[in-house]
Amino acid sequence: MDPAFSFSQVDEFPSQTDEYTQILTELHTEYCRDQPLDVLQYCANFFNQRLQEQRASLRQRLPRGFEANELHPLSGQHQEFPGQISDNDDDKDNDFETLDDSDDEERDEFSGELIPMMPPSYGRDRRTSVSAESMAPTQGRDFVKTVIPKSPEQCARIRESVENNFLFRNLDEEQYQDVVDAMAEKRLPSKEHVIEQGAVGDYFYVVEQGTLDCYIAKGDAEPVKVTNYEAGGSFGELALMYNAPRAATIIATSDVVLWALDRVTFRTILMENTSRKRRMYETFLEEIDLLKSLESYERYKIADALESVYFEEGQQVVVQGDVGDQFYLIETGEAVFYKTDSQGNTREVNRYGRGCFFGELALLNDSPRAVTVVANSRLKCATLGKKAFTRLLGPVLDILKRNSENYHTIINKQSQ
Ligand SMILES: Nc1ncnc2c1ncn2[C@@H]1O[C@@H]2COP(=O)(O)O[C@H]2[C@H]1O
Repeated sequence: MDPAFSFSQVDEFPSQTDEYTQILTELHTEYCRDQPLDVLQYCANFFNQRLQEQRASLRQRLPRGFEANELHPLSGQHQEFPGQISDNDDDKDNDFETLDDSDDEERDEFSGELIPMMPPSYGRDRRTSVSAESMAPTQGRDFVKTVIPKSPEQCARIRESVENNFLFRNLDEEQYQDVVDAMAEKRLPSKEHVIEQGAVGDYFYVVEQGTLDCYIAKGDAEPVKVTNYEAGGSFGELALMYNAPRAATIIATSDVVLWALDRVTFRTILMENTSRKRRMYETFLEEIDLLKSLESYERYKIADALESVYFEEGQQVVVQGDVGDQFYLIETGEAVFYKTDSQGNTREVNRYGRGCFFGELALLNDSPRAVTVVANSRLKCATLGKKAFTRLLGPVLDILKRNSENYHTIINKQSQ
């Protein structure tokens, strides 16, 4: 700080002071909510995130042609924007009500006002991370609601389609209604390409009925199937979040009924929470050995599904013999594992800290909890429910099973 600077001077810059107070108030609110153990790190992350969001938002306001594609979290995977085709161009006019592309209006507002530029080296030689890429959400005050009239029966079908979808979990009543109002029903036959890799993103989709496959093409190689979707699944968020070309091609493998949400509504209502969670868990998930073999996108899907829970010192997290429905990843603190044998003798069998996991045995084997886990200090865990655990950890289930056999052996040896 300039040594000549004094706090009395801030009155001379009321607008900066307001922004300063607002940022600190937000930090304080989030701090009280999360109660982090490492206060300095938490504050550093907060400011870093804000800075990156602001930079990303500034980039977004650059006129067309200046878009920074490196912002996309999976940017190594698709560099080009070939031909800028729009998804499913042929049938778009028939299938959707005409929607204003207010985002275009946003860009067109660029008036030549001076936008502070990032140094040319900003972002170079840096691992691209979600934190850097998330764009500022479309501002609430500019949001013109899209209302596509629907029957009560259609509303009920939407409710059923999104009720288990994590991206819709934290919406309040009004946000939920805005999303339902904006959704457009789209019925497509089997084999239809709903999204083309490289196209401009216009809609986010939720599957009501049917199945779809997702393919990624790299260079000249044959496209590789990376995942598939069924009722309740959703896709098409990345291009809307990062103003990037579509990262994959999505093809219906049966007749499908989809609900399409326009980009402005998606960015205004669903994006903030989604990108906040992906950022929040990104580094943590990358550190976990078990998840290292996963693709970045698979880790983002896990982040969407995670919920953090806290336990005070001495509190039981799981109890031996109970039915289990949660999987735990330790974010901070230490957990101690106790096993009670058939004679009623209890002994400590293990203790784990950050990056370790537990709770998988009951989910893998549909068996009662094998041990009691107690928080040895204030413990923060990211949890996954049973369905999400099976679906999202599918690629590492074999590792989990092998692991579980190992520590069966360890526990058995210890109790002999
Ligand atoms: N491995 C993956 N990488 C990128 N996108 C994926 C992947 N698997 C599924 N997708 C989805 O495919 C969608 C294609 O359009 P988007 O890029 O908008 O958003 C993408 C994701 O929703």
